[in-house]
Amino acid sequence: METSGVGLLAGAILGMLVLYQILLIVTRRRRFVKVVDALPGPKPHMVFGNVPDLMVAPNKLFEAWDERHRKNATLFRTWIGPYAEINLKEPEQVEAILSSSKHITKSNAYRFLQPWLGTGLLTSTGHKWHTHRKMITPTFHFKILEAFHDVFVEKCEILARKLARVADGKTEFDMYPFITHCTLDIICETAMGVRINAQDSTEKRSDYVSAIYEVSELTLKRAQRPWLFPNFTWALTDMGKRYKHCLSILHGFTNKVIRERKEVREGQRGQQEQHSQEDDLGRKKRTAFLDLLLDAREAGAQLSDEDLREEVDTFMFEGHDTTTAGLCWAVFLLGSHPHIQDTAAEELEHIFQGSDRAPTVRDLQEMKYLERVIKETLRLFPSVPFIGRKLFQDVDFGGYKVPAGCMINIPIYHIHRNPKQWPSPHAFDPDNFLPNRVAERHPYSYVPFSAGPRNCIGQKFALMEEKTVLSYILRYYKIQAVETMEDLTLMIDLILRPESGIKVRLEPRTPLS
Ligand code: HEM
Repeated sequence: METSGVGLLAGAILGMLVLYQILLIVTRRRRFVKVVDALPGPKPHMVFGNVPDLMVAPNKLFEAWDERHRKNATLFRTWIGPYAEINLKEPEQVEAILSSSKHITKSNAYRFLQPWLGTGLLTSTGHKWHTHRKMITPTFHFKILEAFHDVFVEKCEILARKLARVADGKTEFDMYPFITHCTLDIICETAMGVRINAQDSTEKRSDYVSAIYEVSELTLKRAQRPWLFPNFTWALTDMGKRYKHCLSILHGFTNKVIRERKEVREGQRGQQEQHSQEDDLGRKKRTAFLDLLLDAREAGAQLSDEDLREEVDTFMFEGHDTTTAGLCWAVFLLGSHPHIQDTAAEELEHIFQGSDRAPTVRDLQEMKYLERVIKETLRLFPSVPFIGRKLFQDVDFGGYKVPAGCMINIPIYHIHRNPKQWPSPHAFDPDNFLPNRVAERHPYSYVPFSAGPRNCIGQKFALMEEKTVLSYILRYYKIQAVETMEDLTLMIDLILRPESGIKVRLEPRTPLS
């Protein structure tokens, strides 16, 4: 009897503790909702929040998203089901988040990338991110990027020759596949040391390349459908099954490359230096990011095979679609602004003096106007149109009190068109990047590569690559855009791209030797 009395008492205490915890959670949640709802923002649906506003056909998503941002003049909140998202408006607000080493955790949306990228540099946080960032930063040192320049040149020579077949001044064609294949060749060789020859049209598009496209498409479809957020429901759908199949191709490919690379390195130990510098066909072997990571591991860095795969997959994801989009938008803008194109071509003529020699790293540094073209392109059409963070501490954005637990959305596209910072926000004007104009603006009014501790580690690589590709196109061809801005439909499927590619006509400028 006595024992059951103690049991009852213990049960009652436990029950009260549970009740207390529930009350605490409910009270905190109510307080959180109250604070968030006090912020300006569109009226949410009771269950789905503001998600239904963006549940539109993929080619209408950009328009709906853009309209939402244009309608709200100040910082505003939206609800993604139960999650509160705060959309920033001003560069000071962007600075408060990006410059801080406290707000380095990505928002929930990034977890949709995790099945593919695991917790590589883009998606990880805390200790893992800190140690990996420190370890990987030296692999983007300028000296190492210089070594990749040979790869850029080799792939661009192929691009220029491929374009010669359609460059008759009359034929209209889509530039997108030409550039995608070129940047894919570049990233596969620089990240993994693998030649996939995507530019060789006689080769069937590899399963790996097809899987990259499909995974990006499926990830976006999932992000638009809240009922597919849980892994359980996602796995049951045809899309989820297709996604799983693509992942097995992607991971299988990267794992195979890592395995083979390790075997080659093992085999080379003890062999003559001469041999280790050549590939199977006797060509000069180039060091890839993967080799640098393997070197770091041999020097004692803590990197498991899975860590290697995650980082290589992250480079593949971040390092090719982004540059492709940036390049295609630059082609479109140059093809729509003949005066600007002429100025860029004159600069190249001045550097190369009619010669058809390959550009050196030094030449790239001299392409100051082309650099401004690239920067202005990334302002109008940032390849990554928005980024997100999760708050673990309250933040006061100049009077807007945002509690911990909120997601922060930084709409780079809209920050770059803020009329307070950019007098003609929608006009294409490379002179926006003349030093005196840059000095007049808030430093966080232009953040195509993000900024602060979690900025893009590949930005110098991207700039070098874009300059090389564009200089090849402009040296040999005159670009005419076939469509105007009004004809294009923008898509935000992870990156910002035109729905039906970039249609152009090319006219030969200088014959290829
Ligand atoms: C025009 C080209 C590119 C643009 C516009 C771009 C943009 C960005 C942005 C906005 C971020 C921040 C993402 C976030 O906070 O969620 C980022 C991060 C990153 N980017 Fe890029 N990127 C480009 C090219 C590249 C290239 C070529 C590489 C690698 C070869 C690369 C590798 C990365 C990595 C690894 C991160 C994560 C860094 C970290 O969190 O520590 N990116 N990029």
